[in-house]
Amino acid sequence: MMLQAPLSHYVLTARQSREVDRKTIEEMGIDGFTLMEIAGSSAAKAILSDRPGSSHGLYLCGKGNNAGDALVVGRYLMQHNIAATLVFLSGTGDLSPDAEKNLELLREFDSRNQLTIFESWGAFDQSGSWDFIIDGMLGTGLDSELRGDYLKGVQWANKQPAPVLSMDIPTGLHADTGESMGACIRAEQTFAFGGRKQGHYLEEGPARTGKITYCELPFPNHFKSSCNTFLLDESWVERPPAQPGRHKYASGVLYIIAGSEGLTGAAILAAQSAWAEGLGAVIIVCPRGLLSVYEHNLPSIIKKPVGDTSDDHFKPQHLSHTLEILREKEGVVLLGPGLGRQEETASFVSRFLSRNLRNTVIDADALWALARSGQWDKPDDTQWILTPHPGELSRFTDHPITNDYQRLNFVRTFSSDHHITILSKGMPGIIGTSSGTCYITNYNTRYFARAGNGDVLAGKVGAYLAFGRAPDDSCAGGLLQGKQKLDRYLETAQGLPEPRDFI
Ligand SMILES: NC(=O)C1=CN([C@@H]2O[C@H](COP(=O)(O)OP(=O)(O)OC[C@H]3O[C@@H](n4cnc5c(N)ncnc54)[C@H](O)[C@@H]3O)[C@@H](O)[C@H]2O)[C@H](O)CC1
Ligand SMILES: [K+]
Repeated sequence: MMLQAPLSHYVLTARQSREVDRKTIEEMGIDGFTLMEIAGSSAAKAILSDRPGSSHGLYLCGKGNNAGDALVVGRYLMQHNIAATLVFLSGTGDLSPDAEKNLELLREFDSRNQLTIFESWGAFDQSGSWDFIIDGMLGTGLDSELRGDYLKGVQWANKQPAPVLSMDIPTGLHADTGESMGACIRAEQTFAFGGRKQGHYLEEGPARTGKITYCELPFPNHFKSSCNTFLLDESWVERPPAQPGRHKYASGVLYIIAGSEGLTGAAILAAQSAWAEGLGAVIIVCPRGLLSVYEHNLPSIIKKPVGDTSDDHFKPQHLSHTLEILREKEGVVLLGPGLGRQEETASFVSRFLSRNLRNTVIDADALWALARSGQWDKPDDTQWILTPHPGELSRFTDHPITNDYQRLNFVRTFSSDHHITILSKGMPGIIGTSSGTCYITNYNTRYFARAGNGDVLAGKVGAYLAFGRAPDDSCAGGLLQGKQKLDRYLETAQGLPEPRDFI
């Protein structure tokens, strides 16, 4: 089964977000004021339940609809006796129509003098104490670097002891790229209205956004069909089986073509990792000179040596025997861990990939060889999963990939152009699929770029593919299994996890 994200995990660009908003207003007749009411009221409800005992909130407002959301929150919370101090960074003379209407309502609702309004940053005396600061300065409408009073407001808010709660997106964070535009709010919590935003997960986003609370808006699902990025987490992706040997597909077979002299550890880790998932068989294909190493370290794993006892790395002469071995049983292939970068091995990899018809996970040194050859076109009906760390990914293209936004766009285009699946390690981890859909993680998958950890991840992805899971699902399973292990590790230990912690 291919991955199918729930609505709560859609990740939108600013443009997609505005487009859904516009279509809902124009084609469904649900006006912007109503959308704002739903957005603000759901954030208010969450604040009431998360922060009992609050008595005073500070609301930093711009002039657009993001300020309107903040004003709705203020109205609901005032009903619960939480006083509101409002500061308008661009005054109140030029508010968006819906924000203006909400300011009027807030005034009408204030029967107990709980409302204080400052018409400019300069007028705000900055004295007082607040249980929280609502950031309604800028949302998806941000179109330039922060300057003047917005810059001052953001810098001031970040120094306050009270937690900052952002409407939709922390002010100053670019909704698409996750870059800080001159300065950026560091929120404790962000309420994502109608959809998560790409910028929440890229570059500065994760550090600035804090906890994300998704607030549903009444958008028809088909208006979100242009969304092609989804958040990957354990709430909706099926967990990989916890107990080895108990899986319903316990008959899966994984061929591992890996290892060379000095790098057999990579092949061993990948094989142990895959075996721990409960596969029917893991078959390691190896140069005959290394056989004794695997006999010694991998008793449960079948070994199929190729070549002569003097061979300690793969060579083109090993190709036909390797392909013959792969014909023995149905199964999938993991190619790459510890292969080394000898000229002969690179040549073996290129020739193997042009003839091999098995679904294949291509990792590590095999990626290096593949990028060098530039032979990205795979045989028809064969599925490839590529698992590059940032350095390996940068070899796929002549154009530099210098930030997460470029990486996301590159992974999306490259995987759809070549009909392959890419698991790009980093923060965030990104899965690109042949349809152009991408899945992003909310945890740091750079751990898997470390020697050893990458081999373990490749083993897991290979195992899930061998179980019959779809390529995107196999990558998701590998990343989430790694996350569970990492979380458990970080709870108890210090320093960096070792490969065995992920097996
Ligand atoms: N997603 C939805 O469907 C809904 C979104 N809502 C909220 O509305 C904002 C987007 O509102 P919009 O009015 O388009 O933009 P902003 O409020 O972010 O601000 C636009 C305003 O700010 C000016 N501006 C832009 N950049 C700067 C800058 N660097 N410095 C100062 N001023 C700047 C710009 O010129 C405009 O005047 C969305 O995020 C949600 O929070 C709805 O409430 C519900 C539906
Ligand atoms: K904001």
